[in-house]
Amino acid sequence: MNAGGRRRYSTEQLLFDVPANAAAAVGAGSRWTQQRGGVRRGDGEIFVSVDPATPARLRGGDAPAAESPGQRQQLSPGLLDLHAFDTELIPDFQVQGMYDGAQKFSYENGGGFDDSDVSFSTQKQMSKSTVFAESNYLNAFTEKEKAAPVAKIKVVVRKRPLNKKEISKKEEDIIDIELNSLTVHETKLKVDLTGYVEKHGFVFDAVLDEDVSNDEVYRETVEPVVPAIFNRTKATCFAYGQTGSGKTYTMRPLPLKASQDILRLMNHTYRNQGFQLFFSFFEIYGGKLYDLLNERNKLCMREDGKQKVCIVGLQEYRVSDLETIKELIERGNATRSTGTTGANEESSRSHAILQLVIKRRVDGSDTKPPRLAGKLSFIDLAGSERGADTTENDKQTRIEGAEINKSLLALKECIRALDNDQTHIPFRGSKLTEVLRDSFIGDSRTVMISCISPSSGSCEHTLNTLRYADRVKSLSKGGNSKKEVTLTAAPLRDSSPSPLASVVPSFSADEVMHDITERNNFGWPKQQYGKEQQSPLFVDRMPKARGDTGFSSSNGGYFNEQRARGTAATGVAVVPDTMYQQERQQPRKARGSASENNMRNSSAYPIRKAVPDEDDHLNDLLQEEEDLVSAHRKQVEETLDIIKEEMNLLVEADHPGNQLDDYVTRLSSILSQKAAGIVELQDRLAQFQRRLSENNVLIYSESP
Ligand SMILES: Nc1ncnc2c1ncn2[C@@H]1O[C@H](COP(=O)(O)OP(=O)(O)OP(=O)(O)O)[C@@H](O)[C@H]1O
Repeated sequence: MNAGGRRRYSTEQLLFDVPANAAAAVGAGSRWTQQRGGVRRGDGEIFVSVDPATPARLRGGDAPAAESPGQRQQLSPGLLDLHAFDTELIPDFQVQGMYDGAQKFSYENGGGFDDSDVSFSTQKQMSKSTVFAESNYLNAFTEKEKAAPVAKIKVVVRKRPLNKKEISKKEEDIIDIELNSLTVHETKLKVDLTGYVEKHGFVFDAVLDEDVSNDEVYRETVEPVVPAIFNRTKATCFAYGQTGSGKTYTMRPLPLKASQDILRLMNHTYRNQGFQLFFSFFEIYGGKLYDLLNERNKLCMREDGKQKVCIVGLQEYRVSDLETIKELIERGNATRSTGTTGANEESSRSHAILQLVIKRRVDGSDTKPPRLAGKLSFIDLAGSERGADTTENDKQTRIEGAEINKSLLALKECIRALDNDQTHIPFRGSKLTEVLRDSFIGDSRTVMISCISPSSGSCEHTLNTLRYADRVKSLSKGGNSKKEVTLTAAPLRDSSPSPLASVVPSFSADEVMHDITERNNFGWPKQQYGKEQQSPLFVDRMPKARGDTGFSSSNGGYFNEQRARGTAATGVAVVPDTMYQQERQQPRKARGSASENNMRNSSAYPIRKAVPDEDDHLNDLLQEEEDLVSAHRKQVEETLDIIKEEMNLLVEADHPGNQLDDYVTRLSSILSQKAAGIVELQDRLAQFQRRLSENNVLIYSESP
């Protein structure tokens, strides 16, 4: 042991060669054995044990003490100033360490580094460091580090398998996946009560089928951003979807896998460079914060004069080994699922936030607090449909629903603002976005995993989730070029299960643009309404009632049969509709630079004049716009019901012996209902138009 109580290790021993599933390996006949809460390796101790249940607590503002076996992970100050530590990023990266080559290279590069520097210096280190055993795994990891820059926003969809309950209810798998596109087959009823299938196509950065493992999910989502968090990046990975869609199943393994990679980098590529890893885990429930690692103690969020966010009382653990991290994750998860009012109900109404924070001792000394180098946040969001609980009788449920709704909307807006390089990020929209504020400032990366259920019973929620994901992605400046699916009218017989792009004949960009300008009703600058192909891609005739279709009891009966045949059940083409994909590409900046004239020519292109506090207004307007669209959708659905009733009435009127009185009364009632629905929607529309004009959001229409 040295004076500071630390054991000296050889380079060989410090190599972090935990196998892929280290957690499982611990205590399972691997080279790792657990000793009184610590982890030993057969050839020398690396990780020193501390019971995470009784962590050493640091006083406010104290620098972390020199590491000792009893202090390998510690609590940060009770008052955790996310910004004092976190938002002030290390200005320059000075490589300190034993490798002359790497050190020299860094200084020659001005002491700063970016992603490319990292990969280059890593190469140098590897080549100079003959002491390293260059396992294939490490080589592979170094290669990953050199990977191309990661997109600012990545949207991935994950479909879970049908569960037992869905199978027993004979629900069907209505999701087809082809590469990075997916199609939702929605069963609908026409006015004459005949059934048909409307197909909604979406394209994302990646679409993961039900047989994709959690390891693959990690590789596709979080793994690419891990190296960046050593370089001032704050990355956020969140899962979105309805309750039971697999958010928790997807999110739970990710932090441990990321920790493994982070520790590997700290102990290998960046060893001896003063990096430290910190861990915290809390949840937001009903707009309030609770520490999941401290008996669900209530936390308080404060802003200082410089608008820096502090979470008062949050415990942050310094961690240096996987086993401890695993225990902390398990502890937090257990606390989360045993909340006050019953496990699942509550956890699906809360957002859980697990943060891995990389800090670095500024000058290698322990006397100053370490400063933030980067951060990786994992957010298991509340069930998305919980936001709709605003009509519940229970007041508490309504309040929670409204808060969830607000936070999901605000999150979407913050991500979009981020990707459009807006200077004002509307993070004040909710507790969630306020807490994540520092993740929205500076160099950030966002990975969104949209979890969906495949079952026909969840179709509406699934479409909502996909629309949310689509808007996060497609309205952003970042990559959506590959989402340009073009227009066509496709007869039913062509509706084979081919990938979206290959099914759809291409139109020229001009034609696409023309269609967009024709159809884009909303297009004010906050977004371009790149939607999924909302109009039916192909509309297949279905037998009248579901029971008549001869659905097989196995999964996917009707749809699978239909897909396999590539034709509709009856083989009759009906209602081929024009398919369209609205313009998704043009970044806001480009619009801003276009002349007003051009915008006018682009029909529904909007111009929003600069207004003060535009983010606040924007948030309100977005909410109102969403409300208007929902009200419209609802009105259409109600109208359909009314029309069905009208048709029945007509059928009855044709019957001999029909009572005229009854007919007149019912017709009068039906017409009143129709009129009331229209008037209500008109009022809503007029109100929204007033709000747009109050906020100087002008929408130009193409002159006829
Ligand atoms: N990809 C998958 N493969 C196998 N099982 C899955 C998958 N995704 C989810 N499940 C299972 O489905 C069930 C619901 O998943 P999960 O609890 O993750 O949903 P959730 O979206 O987090 O719900 P909530 O919002 O209520 O917390 C769980 O039993 C889970 O094990």
